[in-house]
Amino acid sequence: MEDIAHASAPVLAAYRYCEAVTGQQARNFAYGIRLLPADKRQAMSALYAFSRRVDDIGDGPLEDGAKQQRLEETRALLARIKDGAVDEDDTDPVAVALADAARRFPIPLDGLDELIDGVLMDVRGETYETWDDLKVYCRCVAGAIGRLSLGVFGTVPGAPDTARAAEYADTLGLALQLTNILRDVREDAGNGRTYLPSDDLAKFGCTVGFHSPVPPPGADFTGLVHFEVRRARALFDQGFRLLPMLDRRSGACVAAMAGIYHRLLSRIAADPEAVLRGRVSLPGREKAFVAVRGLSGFDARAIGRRQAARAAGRPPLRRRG
Ligand SMILES: CC(C)=CCC/C(C)=C/CC/C(C)=C/COP(=O)(O)OP(=O)(O)O
Repeated sequence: MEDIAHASAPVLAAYRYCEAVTGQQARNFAYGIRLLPADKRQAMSALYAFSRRVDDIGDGPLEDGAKQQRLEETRALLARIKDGAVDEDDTDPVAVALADAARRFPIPLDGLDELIDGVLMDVRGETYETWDDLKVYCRCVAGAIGRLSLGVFGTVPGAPDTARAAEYADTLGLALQLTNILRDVREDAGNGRTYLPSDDLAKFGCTVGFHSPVPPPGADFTGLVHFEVRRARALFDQGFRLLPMLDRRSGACVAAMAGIYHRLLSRIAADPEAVLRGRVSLPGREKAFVAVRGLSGFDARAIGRRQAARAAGRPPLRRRG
C-alpha cells in the first residue's frame, strides 16, 4: 500500500479539509478518530465528512422534494467514486478524500448508499411500529457506519471469530443509534419526529405518535427509558465483541467512540427525565478520559471480564482503574 506521506498535494489538502470538518463537528467521535495512525485517521475523516454531508441535507432547511433531489445527487457522486471516476483534480475535497481512502482500504462503499436510504426514510417522515422496524432504519444510518469503519480498521490476522466482525460492527452502530435516539427524544419531538417504536410507547402509556416533548399524564416515561436502555446495553455487550479483533489503535478508537456513548447511556439511565429537559452530554474532560482509557486497553479487558462473569452466572468483579 502506498504510504500516505507520498500522497499528492491535492489529496493531502482534501484530507485536511475532512479532518477540519471532523474536528469541528464530531463532538463525540473526534476523540476516537484522533487515536488512529495518520492513514486511518484520514480515511475515517473522509467517511465522517461524507456522512455529515448526507446527514446535514436531511436535517437542513430545504423542502422535502429538494432534499430528496440533493440526496440523489449525492448518491450519483458516490457512484462516480465507486467507479473510480473521481480523481485528485476534482473540486470537491470530500469526494477526492473518499476516493483516495477507498483506494487504500477495502471500504464497503455500498454502506453509504444505505446511509442515504436511511436519511430518505427521515425525509419521508417514516415512523416505526416495532423494534424490528426501527432496526432497519438504525442499520442504515449507524450499522452501515460501523461496517464502513471496519473496512478502515481491518481485523488482526489470526483473531478468533472474525467472520462475525461486520455483524458486531453493525450491532455497535445500533447501540450508538438507540442511545442517540434516547438522548435526542426532546429535540426530535420538537421537530415532529418519533423514532421510538409505537409498540413500546403504547406499553408505557406514552401513546402512539409521541410528538410532544412532554409525555401525557399517567405515562411511565421512566419505565420506557429503562426498557430502551436495557435493549441498548445488550447491543453494546454484543457489539463490544468486535474489540479483541482489532489492532491496538483501532480498538482504542472504537472503545473511545462507543465508550463515550456507553457513558451517555448510563447518565440517561440514572436520570431518564433529563432527556426531556435538554441534551444530555459528557464534559470534554470525561470524553478525554474515556479516550485515554481506551488507548490503554482497559475498556476491552473490563468488558471481556464482565461478559465472562455474566456467562458464568457470577457478579462481575470490580477493579479500580
Ligand atoms: C465499529 C464502529 C466504529 C461502530 C460505530 C458506528 C458509528 C460511529 C455510528 C454512528 C451512529 C450515530 C449515533 C451517529 C450520530 O452522529 P452525530 O454527529 O449526530 O453525533 P453527536 O450528536 O453525538 O455528535
